[in-house]
Amino acid sequence: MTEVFIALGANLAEPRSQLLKAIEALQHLPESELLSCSPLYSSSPMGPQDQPDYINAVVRLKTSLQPHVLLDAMQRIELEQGRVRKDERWGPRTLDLDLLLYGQQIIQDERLTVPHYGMTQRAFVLVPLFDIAPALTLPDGRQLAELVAVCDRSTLFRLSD
Ligand SMILES: CC1(C)Nc2nc(N)[nH]c(=O)c2N=C1O
Repeated sequence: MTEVFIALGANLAEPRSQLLKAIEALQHLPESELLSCSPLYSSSPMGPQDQPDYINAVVRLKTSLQPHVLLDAMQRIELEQGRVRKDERWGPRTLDLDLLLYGQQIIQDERLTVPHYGMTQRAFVLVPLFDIAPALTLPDGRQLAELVAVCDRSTLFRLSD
């Protein structure tokens, strides 16, 4: 089994319930066990500002699904919750599931980049990740605590415990 971290984000169609529904779906993934879930956060959009605020969270899973099988399952959950992949880069979305970390593996292919390419610059990922894995070391050796200490969390508001 491998410990993985998945970031959730939504800003359309009742984002909070989108996230709660996605967390429920992740709890029922085969060969997997949901170990913990961060609080939910509200955050102003990174990128184009003409879209609603996001709700974000991070979950920790233990799984024996291989990376691309896990990715397929995550994309199926997105589609089942109505995600329509528009060509607008960084546009609003009903649900986004991003595979942040797959153990300490580094994966780079046409479908998958792990660790997630933007995670170290995104407070809406770093802060909830730190809530559930404060002692985490990234595959490149950086300490999550050091990244969180310098990130700008001014646009992040904790919604739940
Ligand atoms: C459009 C972009 C980059 N901005 C975001 N901004 C925030 N605050 N949260 C997100 O989950 C998010 N996701 C995205 O994909």
